[in-house]
Amino acid sequence: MSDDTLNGFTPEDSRIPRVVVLISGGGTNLQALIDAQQHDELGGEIVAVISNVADAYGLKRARDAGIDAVALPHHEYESREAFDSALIKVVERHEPDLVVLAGFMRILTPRFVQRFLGRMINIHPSLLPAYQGLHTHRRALQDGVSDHGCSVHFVTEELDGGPVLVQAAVQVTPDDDEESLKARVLTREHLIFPIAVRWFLEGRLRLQGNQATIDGHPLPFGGMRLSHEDAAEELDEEE
Ligand SMILES: Nc1nc2c(c(=O)[nH]1)N[C@@H](CN(C=O)c1ccc(C(=O)N[C@@H](CCC(=O)O)C(=O)O)cc1)CN2
Ligand SMILES: NCC(=O)N[C@@H]1O[C@H](COP(=O)([O-])[O-])[C@@H](O)[C@H]1O
Repeated sequence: MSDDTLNGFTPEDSRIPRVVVLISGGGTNLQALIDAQQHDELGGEIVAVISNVADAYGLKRARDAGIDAVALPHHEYESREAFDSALIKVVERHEPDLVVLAGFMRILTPRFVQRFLGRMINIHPSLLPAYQGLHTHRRALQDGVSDHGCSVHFVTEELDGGPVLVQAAVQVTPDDDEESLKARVLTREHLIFPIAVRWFLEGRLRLQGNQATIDGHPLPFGGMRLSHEDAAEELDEEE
């Protein structure tokens, strides 16, 4: 596989790009991707959904959409490395052009990351580089920030440290609590994630070292900031 391919994806007219989605929970981001696919707005086909949590509702969403749904409980493996080795096998069996982490709540080992480097993206519920890790909404509220949001980024070995591709921001209001802020950010996640997936599958996004590019140009730090209107227009363009 050429370095160029490793760092991104070059579409071929003759085949539909293949996407494998990793989840751990409810799967509303997965559902947004499924809905985009069903409206021909994703630019590829979700060929498998894999969860490290056996009873994740997202697996039902996949089955209901006729997508191969695989449970791979991480607690059944003696180590993180053993789980990731099994996960690599299941992912590679589906021959993905892109691996999408959609609420996947396991830190991936360097071996897994290197296997899919440049063709693996994640949705994170903060305006990276702020609030890497967990409990992002609670931490943002505790800090009293006025801006919060979500980011799509290339996955690298550094947890939530990969180059950002797309972001959407929300204003934090005085009467926000963790649930209201989470719900408002989630609506923006559902808009920007399908757009980032489609841009990747169109061959527009690439990872060059620790820099992301769009159409060959370096993405600004923080990626492309999409407003609600920008995202709606981007999706409308597909219809
Ligand atoms: N090597 C990488 N692995 C992962 C990345 C990444 O960028 N590099 N992104 C995360 C997604 N993520 C936040 O967006 C995230 C997921 C999980 C955790 C975490 O601390 N997980 C714990 C278990 C937590 C739990 O089960 O509730 C763990 O794995 O021990 C932090 C951030 C996906 N992986
Ligand atoms: N660090 C990873 C992380 O926190 N991801 C977050 O988990 C939620 C999954 O929701 P979903 O299962 O409904 O898509 C989403 O908010 C996603 O950003």
